[in-house]
Amino acid sequence: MSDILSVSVGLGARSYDVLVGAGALKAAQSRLGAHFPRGRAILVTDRTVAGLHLKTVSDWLEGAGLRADPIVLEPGETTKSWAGLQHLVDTLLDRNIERSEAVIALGGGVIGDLTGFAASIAKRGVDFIQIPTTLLSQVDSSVGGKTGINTSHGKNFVGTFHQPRLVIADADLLASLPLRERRAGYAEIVKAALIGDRPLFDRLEAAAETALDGETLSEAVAAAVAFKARIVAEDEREAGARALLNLGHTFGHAFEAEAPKDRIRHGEAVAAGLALAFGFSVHKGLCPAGDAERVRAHLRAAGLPDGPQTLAHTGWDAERLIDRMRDDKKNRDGRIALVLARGIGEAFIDRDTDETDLQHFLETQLS
Ligand SMILES: NC(=O)c1ccc[n+]([C@@H]2O[C@H](COP(=O)([O-])OP(=O)(O)OC[C@H]3O[C@@H](n4cnc5c(N)ncnc54)[C@H](O)[C@@H]3O)[C@@H](O)[C@H]2O)c1
Ligand SMILES: O=C(O)C(=O)C[C@@H](O)[C@H](O)[C@H](O)COP(=O)(O)O
Ligand SMILES: [Zn+2]
Repeated sequence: MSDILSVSVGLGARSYDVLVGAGALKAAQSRLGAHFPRGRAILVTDRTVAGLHLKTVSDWLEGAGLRADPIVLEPGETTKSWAGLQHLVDTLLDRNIERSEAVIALGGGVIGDLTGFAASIAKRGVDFIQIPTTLLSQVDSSVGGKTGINTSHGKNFVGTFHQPRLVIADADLLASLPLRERRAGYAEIVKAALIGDRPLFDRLEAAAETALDGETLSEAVAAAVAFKARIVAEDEREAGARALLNLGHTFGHAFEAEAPKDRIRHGEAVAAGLALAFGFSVHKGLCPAGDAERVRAHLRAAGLPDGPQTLAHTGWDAERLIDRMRDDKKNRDGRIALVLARGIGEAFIDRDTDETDLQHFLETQLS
């Protein structure tokens, strides 16, 4: 029990805890009752996670006097879509969900984003609880209340801000996670360090590939969750500081939108985007070249892409990528906004993007 860290996301009456660490599920058991007055817990998950963890979670609910009522969806980004949303909302209504009861999202970022969105609109809004099962969802997507789906226009183009009531990030659930997914989640930890925690980056760099598990990973997960919780509490709806959490994402989302569905993982696209954000910062004379080289070297050491050429898809077109970036949610007055860095741990929002310069830079990185 003592290994569980409780991080509070301070949002006044909507504040909630993120319980992090091995055994978090057990620690949270006594907190469930109030969220499920009808004695049943509607639980949304995907087929892969259901096969691995549904029994454990159902038994855990039973231990709290609750009956699991699962909705099992197909894994993958295709589920995070208009069709996936409609199916989920209709299913919640078929199960006669009441405003008094919460919905559980058991899975990675796809299940969390979709379930949070469905919860925010079904019967004009019901509560939800996140039980993230990927490293990425434990350190990033389950915290902060960004929900949404992808459309043909791009990643997360439709969604809401709807905070969970509780996040239970149990490290034991990660034991079944494939290495590729573990690495993809690690990219968001590196991102947090690069935005504003240089000492964390130093520690990750010193641990090299062992940063992906054991004590170093547990500490990094705790640091990344606390970092995100602080930014969300300061700027829930991304009027300012929260946009920093998009470091690497303007490029990353463009890669995801351009690649065949599910060819590259979100975290891999972000990793390539981090390398580009630092590369472009150097190109603009804002950041020491040595810092950008350290970033790329660490991404390689972690088995992550260190630029577009090492993503699991090729044939990128700079003009199409720029077109995607023109649609980015951070843009204002028709200008591309990028999160750049003055160095490791010193990210900032740059609204001064010269598109021709950006296109030339991208062309050098894609060839
Ligand atoms: N809302 C946010 O703040 C936020 C932040 C970051 C990312 N995201 C979104 O999250 C999504 C990516 O999330 P993700 O990387 O978790 O992907 P994901 O949800 O697709 O999960 C990745 C794969 O791992 C499988 N899986 C999940 N848990 C497992 C486990 N414990 N053991 C074995 N397999 C398991 C899933 O079935 C899936 O096939 C993207 O859509 C991204 O846009 C949202
Ligand atoms: O929570 C945030 O804010 C983030 O930007 C976290 C990102 O890692 C995440 O991928 C998020 O979904 C991106 O949001 P978007 O608004 O750029 O779609
Ligand atoms: Zn992300």
